[in-house]
Amino acid sequence: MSAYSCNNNKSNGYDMCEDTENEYTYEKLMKIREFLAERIHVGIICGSGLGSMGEAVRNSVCIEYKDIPSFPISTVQGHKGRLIFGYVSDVPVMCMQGRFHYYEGYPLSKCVMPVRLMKLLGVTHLIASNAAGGLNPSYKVGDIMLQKDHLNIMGFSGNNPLRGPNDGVTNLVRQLGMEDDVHEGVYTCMGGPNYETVAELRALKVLGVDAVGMSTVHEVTTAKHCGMKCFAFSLITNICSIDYENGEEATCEEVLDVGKSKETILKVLVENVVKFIGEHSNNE
Ligand SMILES: O=P(O)(O)O[C@H]1O[C@H](CO)[C@@H](O)[C@H]1O
Ligand code: HPA
Repeated sequence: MSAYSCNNNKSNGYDMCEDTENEYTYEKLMKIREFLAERIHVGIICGSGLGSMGEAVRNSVCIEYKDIPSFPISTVQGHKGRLIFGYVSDVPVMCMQGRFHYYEGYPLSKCVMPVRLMKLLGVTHLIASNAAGGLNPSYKVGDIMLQKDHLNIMGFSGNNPLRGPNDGVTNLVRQLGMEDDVHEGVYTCMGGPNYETVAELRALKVLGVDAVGMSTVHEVTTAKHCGMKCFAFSLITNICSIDYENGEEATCEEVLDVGKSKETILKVLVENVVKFIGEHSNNE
């Protein structure tokens, strides 16, 4: 029995009387980590120019990537480079305002490190977004494509693509009256940083790609590997032309402008998807 007085308050499971050593063992720390990890539920990754989705986070605490030990920094336009912790629709979230791209010089293992971190911090559901060029002729600039699948071109040597539609979210889109501007399609990630040539776009079309970007595939692959549920979508910021005579290459400015013009609807979408996850996940 310890010599110090005991208030017998075990309401948080901590029993001062039994804790005679005042030592924080690895096991004890892991228990604390597990407890805290249960408090963060949804991870959100904002794509290029889509950082305003972070404004959907309430009671937020922001941490700059540059202030986090060993964290990479965002080097491209339209990525603020900070983590936001807080609540969306009363669901605890962590949101990346800025992701890491392979073309920035980071290996894929570094690009996906934050997804692993999310897993360690308790995230069970990932919402990954990106700006992408539309290849499907029925897509317009400003449309949203829900990623029903992806083509892991960079991983042709072995990674499995994500499969399967998410009926629940498809219904949600209908409830929000967004179905005219929302599609389900196949996304692929090119290495970048340059946009695709006409010949490459023609090849991607033959392969069944509906929208092309430079991210997300490896994040979703990692999240699935960690056992998270994923919802990924693309904002179509430009139409990819496969016509040598009339086509124009996308510019970074138009990509960011379209993201800005869709700020409100993207915030509504992310709020409702997080709410949906909160209501349907039984606190997994
Ligand atoms: O995928 P996110 O981060 O949205 O960025 C997309 O937009 C940039 C091109 O303008 C590329 O980095 C492409 O991947
Ligand atoms: O057309 C595109 N290609 C690749 N990445 C992109 N990100 C936005 N638009 C595009």
